[in-house]
Amino acid sequence: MTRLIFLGPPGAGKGTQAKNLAQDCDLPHISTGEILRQAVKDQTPLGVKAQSYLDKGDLVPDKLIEDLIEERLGKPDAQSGWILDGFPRTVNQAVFLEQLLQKLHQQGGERVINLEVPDDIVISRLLERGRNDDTEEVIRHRLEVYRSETAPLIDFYSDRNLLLCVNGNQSPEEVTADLKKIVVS
Ligand SMILES: Nc1ncnc2c1ncn2[C@@H]1O[C@H](COP(=O)(O)OP(=O)(O)OP(=O)(O)O)[C@@H](O)[C@H]1O
Ligand SMILES: Nc1ncnc2c1ncn2[C@@H]1O[C@H](COP(=O)(O)O)[C@@H](O)[C@H]1O
Repeated sequence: MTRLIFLGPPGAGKGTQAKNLAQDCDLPHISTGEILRQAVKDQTPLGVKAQSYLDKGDLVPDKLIEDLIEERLGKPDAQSGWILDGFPRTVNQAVFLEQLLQKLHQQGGERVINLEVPDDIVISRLLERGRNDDTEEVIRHRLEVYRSETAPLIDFYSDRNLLLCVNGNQSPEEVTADLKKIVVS
């Protein structure tokens, strides 16, 4: 059973790698950022609530994202594994996920991949990507939020012996090759 969680700063390549791996392994790629961006585009009640957070590069409130994840991991296609990209993003969310996986009888076997990329590289990648939230000001704020809210998850998962670090500062193909070695091991 493959259950992977991608960690790493904005622009580390989580989405790029998670999408490829999900296709190759025939698993759902669950990106909370993509779900939220679609909700904003469709102006659903979730999207209306989330929009100002995404625009500023702030995290949406835990409860909003936890409800979304609970619904998504309960769907039939998530019962034989999944790849999470962008969740969890806070220690509270990680604790919620542990409890949710027990409730859904999906606990055990998950692995957490920390994609390591230096700040100057992620900033230049994101400026080039050019998403709405990829302005220099918002990128710098997202990096601060990453450091204060999300980076503590490295210790959280390391303490649980679930963490695997991968050098994300290589070509996409080289990162994929390193990831595949982990997934088949
Ligand atoms: N190994 C790589 N080398 C160079 N560019 C890359 C690499 N991986 C991804 N990119 C590019 O960097 C940008 C950011 O990648 P991606 O969207 O996958 O990052 P992310 O970690 O999901 O970011 P975010 O958390 O902001 O959504 C994209 O334009 C992508 O094409
Ligand atoms: N897990 C999350 N918690 C809070 N906010 C989140 C979460 N995942 C995504 N968001 C919001 O969406 C944007 C974009 O996310 P990406 O993963 O970078 O695509 C992020 O800045 C948060 O506002």
